Amino acid sequence: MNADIAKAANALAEAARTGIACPPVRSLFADGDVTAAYAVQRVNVTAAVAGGRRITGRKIGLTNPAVQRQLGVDQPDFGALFADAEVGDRGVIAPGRLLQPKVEAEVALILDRDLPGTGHRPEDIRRAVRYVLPALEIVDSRIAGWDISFVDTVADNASAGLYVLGTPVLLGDLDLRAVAMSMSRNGQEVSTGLGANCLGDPLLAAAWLANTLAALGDPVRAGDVVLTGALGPVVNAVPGDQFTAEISGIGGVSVHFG
Ligand SMILES: C=C/C=C(\O)C(=O)O
Repeated sequence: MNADIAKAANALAEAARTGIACPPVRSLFADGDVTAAYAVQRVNVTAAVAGGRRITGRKIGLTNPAVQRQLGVDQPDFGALFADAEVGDRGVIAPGRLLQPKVEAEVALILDRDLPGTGHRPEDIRRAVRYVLPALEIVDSRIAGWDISFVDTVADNASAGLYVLGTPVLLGDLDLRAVAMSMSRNGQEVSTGLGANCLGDPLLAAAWLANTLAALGDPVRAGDVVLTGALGPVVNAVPGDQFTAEISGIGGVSVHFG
């Protein structure tokens, strides 16, 4: 393995293990070297699986222009979701479990079939999806101060942290572009958005993921959870915060930071 890929992977893994964030890893690579960044991500995801963690699906990040502006990045990415990162609806996140948590509300999908091959369009994804769920993603950065470039966040498993899924409903003919999201922190609305804010359509975001992963030889599989990306701006979380999101036509989901 390239020494710089190993060095970046090790710095991020150590930050996750110790809870002490590390400096950005981008300086180890040529400007915008996305291939190297995904190689770093792969090293740590592979090590996690070898260590017994189970992948439950994927997250898509950076699909919303508002979030792209907040974080200073300009294209979507993806990361792995793990079974031990799922928190139950209305669950509690223990203090200290994350380094620098931020919360976003998203549309989650559960797939009914594998999606091998490229060229998937939103209508293909609709046929492959069984359930849609309201979700909160608690993103986190192993990089100090969220000082991230696109290379940093990709290397850091797309800044994945924890996720919370609400009750599944059948997707049917629901137009995900039109769903409206409202997220509150401690009873105050702090983020709003529409399905259309997620790359134009959460199903288009999922098609992007399916095509990208198939091209990499690791397609999305039946049963996978797909977090399609934030519908509105991300919001910082501190201990004591209660977050609730409602997505029209889909339902609600909440989590408490203990
Ligand atoms: C840094 C992470 C961003 C996302 O997860 C998102 O935009 O959905």
